[in-house]
Amino acid sequence: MSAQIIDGKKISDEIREEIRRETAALKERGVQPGLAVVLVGEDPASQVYVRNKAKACEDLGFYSEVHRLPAETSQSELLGMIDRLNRQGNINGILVQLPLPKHIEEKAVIDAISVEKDVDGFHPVSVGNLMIGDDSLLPCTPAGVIELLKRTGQSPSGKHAVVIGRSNIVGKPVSMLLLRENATVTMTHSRTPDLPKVARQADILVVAVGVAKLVKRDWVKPGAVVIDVGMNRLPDGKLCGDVDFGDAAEAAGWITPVPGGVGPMTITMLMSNTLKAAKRANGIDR
Ligand SMILES: Nc1nc2c(c(=O)[nH]1)N[C@@H](CN(C=O)c1ccc(C(=O)N[C@@H](CCC(=O)O)C(=O)O)cc1)CN2
Ligand SMILES: [Mg+2]
Repeated sequence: MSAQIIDGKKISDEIREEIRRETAALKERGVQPGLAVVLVGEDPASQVYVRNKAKACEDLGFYSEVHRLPAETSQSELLGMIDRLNRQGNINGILVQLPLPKHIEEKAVIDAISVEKDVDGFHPVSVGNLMIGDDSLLPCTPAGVIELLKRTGQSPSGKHAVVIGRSNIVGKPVSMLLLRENATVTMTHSRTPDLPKVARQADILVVAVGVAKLVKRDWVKPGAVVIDVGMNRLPDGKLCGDVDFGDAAEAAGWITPVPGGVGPMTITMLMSNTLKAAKRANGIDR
């Protein structure tokens, strides 16, 4: 293997330390960031993520509330809870854990969260602000990708970035963020002809398609930075990314592992957004 590993856990820990320090200073001014996490149903993976979010809040000195609602909760009951949290003064961020049960319309729920408290960055106004370059709360996983690049000294500026996948939660926003960071961005998807050839042109290759081990060594330009946002559960229970790590690492200059790459950044960027929302709510600039 020739590639250097981008250690998402280590970088995430460094950022958390910065957040912890800033939170302590903020508390001396009487401001404590507060996050409300809402979980509907008993999806096992979601339960783990929600627990980890509450733990991160405790660890960093945030106030937090976790609302665990039964799977049968109606959409209007959930919207009622969001309405209450929107008006609750000690809550700066509201996160509704996804996926939601099928009888609840995700869009209606996201639209109901007040933009100032949209720490997931999924609200249409947050998405619009990202598109036009206004300051907004950025979606956590895409923001985590940019942090990983910057903190490994791999600034996107002037580079050719190829993004594989066009989802609303990763592919599209990460493309916009790379563009904002002055990369030349190519967005690709399942109908892009000769995807390996396009991928091979990338200085920075970001993969978020949900196909286990899709990206092989011959998709990677020698020395390129490969960021794997995929999280696929294999039949043996093991987690793997959208990149065939062992193979692609033979060509890449830098590469993220799964687990331990992009994943740990998601909750850390959520904490960063909550801190930012708390500062804004109290008229304190970053
Ligand atoms: N409202 C939201 N729902 C969901 C989001 C989100 O950002 N907002 N993202 C995912 C789940 N998620 C956080 O909610 C999340 C996923 C993965 C990780 C993570 O640390 N992954 C680790 C591996 C974990 C494991 O072993 O299972 C890694 O990749 O290293 C954190 C958070 C969907 N829902
Ligand atoms: Mg990872």
